Amino acid sequence: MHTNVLAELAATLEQRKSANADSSYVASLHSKGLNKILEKVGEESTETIIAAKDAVLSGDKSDLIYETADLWFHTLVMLSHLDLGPDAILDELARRFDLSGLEEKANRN
Ligand SMILES: N=c1c2ncn([C@@H]3O[C@H](COP(=O)(O)OP(=O)(O)OP(=O)(O)O)[C@@H](O)[C@H]3O)c2ncn1[C@@H]1O[C@H](COP(=O)(O)O)[C@@H](O)[C@H]1O
Repeated sequence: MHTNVLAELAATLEQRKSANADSSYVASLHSKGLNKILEKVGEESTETIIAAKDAVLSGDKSDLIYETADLWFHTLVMLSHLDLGPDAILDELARRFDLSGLEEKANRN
């Protein structure tokens, strides 16, 4: 598993919060604000769904991998914009390890 990739990317994203928007895509997203970042998350979610459907039809999963990477990346930018990192999400997933999905759902407020 490449868990260090997430940590390295999170460190880069943190650094880009104070970078120049003209030389950094991430800095340009931060400068445009949360609504633009959420727009990208929505766009990449849709593209991921379409790529998953296409993968079933074509048997080729390469676009699905590419679009999912775009989606994960933009959700990490969203989290970073709100001063959260991947650790918070990984901690939550780890907390759920011993819970079945149905049990976890029943425990939600
Ligand atoms: N992993 C990524 C990554 N994945 C996708 N993208 C960018 O996300 C965008 C994908 O959205 P689109 O295809 O819709 O692109 P677009 O048409 O340019 O976007 P819009 O103008 O429509 O908003 C592209 O510009 C991709 O280059 C990424 N940009 C950066 N990273 C990582 O973030 C680091 C910092 O990037 P910079 O801030 O650019 O230095 C990089 O070193 C990478 O590790």
